[in-house]
Amino acid sequence: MTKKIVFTGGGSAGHVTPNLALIDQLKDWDITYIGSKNGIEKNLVQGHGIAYRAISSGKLRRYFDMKNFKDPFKVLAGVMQAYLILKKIKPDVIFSKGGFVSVPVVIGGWLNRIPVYIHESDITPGLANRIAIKFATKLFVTFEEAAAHLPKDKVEYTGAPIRDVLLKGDRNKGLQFLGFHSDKPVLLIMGGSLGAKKINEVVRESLPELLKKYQIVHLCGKGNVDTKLTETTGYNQYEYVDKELPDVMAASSIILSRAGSNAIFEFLALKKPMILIPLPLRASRGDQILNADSFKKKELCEVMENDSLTSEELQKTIDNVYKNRYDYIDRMTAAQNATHGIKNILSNLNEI
Ligand SMILES: CC(=O)N[C@H]1[C@@H](OP(=O)(O)OP(=O)(O)OC[C@H]2O[C@@H](n3ccc(=O)[nH]c3=O)[C@H](O)[C@@H]2O)O[C@H](CO)[C@@H](O)[C@@H]1O
Repeated sequence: MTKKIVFTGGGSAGHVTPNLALIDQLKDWDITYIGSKNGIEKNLVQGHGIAYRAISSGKLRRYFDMKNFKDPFKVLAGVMQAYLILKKIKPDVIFSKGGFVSVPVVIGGWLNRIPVYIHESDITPGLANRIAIKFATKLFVTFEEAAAHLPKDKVEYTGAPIRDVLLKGDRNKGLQFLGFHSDKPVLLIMGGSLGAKKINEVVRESLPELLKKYQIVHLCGKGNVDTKLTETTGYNQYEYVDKELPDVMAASSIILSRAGSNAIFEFLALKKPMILIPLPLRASRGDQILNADSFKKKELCEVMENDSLTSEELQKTIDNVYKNRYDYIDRMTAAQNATHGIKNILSNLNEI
């Protein structure tokens, strides 16, 4: 009989792309995705040939906001909707990648006595996954260090689930898409799936110098394209690149990025020398700082601090990493085990 699985996760791309990595491998399964009505997951799931069911979802905030009074009701409504959807589908397993929308699905699954598998990409779990852990059967983690923060009887270290399509990019197609040539290195700047204001500012301030040595593709996040710079030769800005990302990554020689877990493991899998600027503590729970530290300890990246970032330091660091790129590539080649999440998670799913 065809096995059934329900995926959930959303809010930012990092809570969706690992699901897509698995979905593309589960050819014989009956797959449904439960996400929010308007979240990024809805767009990203399209084109993967699976059913999408939307539920009501509320944000779980740790700070005061008037919406805090309304959102618990939205979450409760979401639990009810998810419960009924799951009761009808009767999946063999639920796979949750976290983000606010996943909480009602995980609870709805638990109420239906359906096994719930969770994947955590960061070293410490986010708020949604911290709630979900209590209802979960198994917890998979990207970072080996993450296991220490999670219940021993549930946790399994799998490594990062990387989308197969990302590993199959074509450098020439990437250069063609970008309108770049092959005799100057391409610097890819990725500010996390939602962009990064400070990085965008300092990069733009540094453009005249950087463009002497690099062609630059800047994934700057929604609403962050600087229209004054659209005519600049050798500098391409995009809010978000989806289908072309594998080719764009293949065309890139060096990457400057936030330290979102999925992104940095993708760079590792593709052996791209990287400079990471983690999201600072005041704007997050500090997960990216831990992610970047872990890579830095293994000499897989260079790390710069967001708040003290200057144009001069940025240029110096980029040049230095580019100069030493083959050393980084050697170390990344030796660390590929950490990118084998798909294989390890699939072997768990196949046991069901
Ligand atoms: C602000 C915030 O809370 N960020 C968190 C969020 O990051 P965020 O959602 O940015 O997630 P990641 O950096 O982990 O992953 C981003 C994903 O989007 C893809 N991508 C990105 C840009 C683009 O133009 N096209 C594209 O396809 C990347 O290839 C990657 O697969 O989830 C991560 C994983 O839990 C955390 O580590 C981050 O701290």
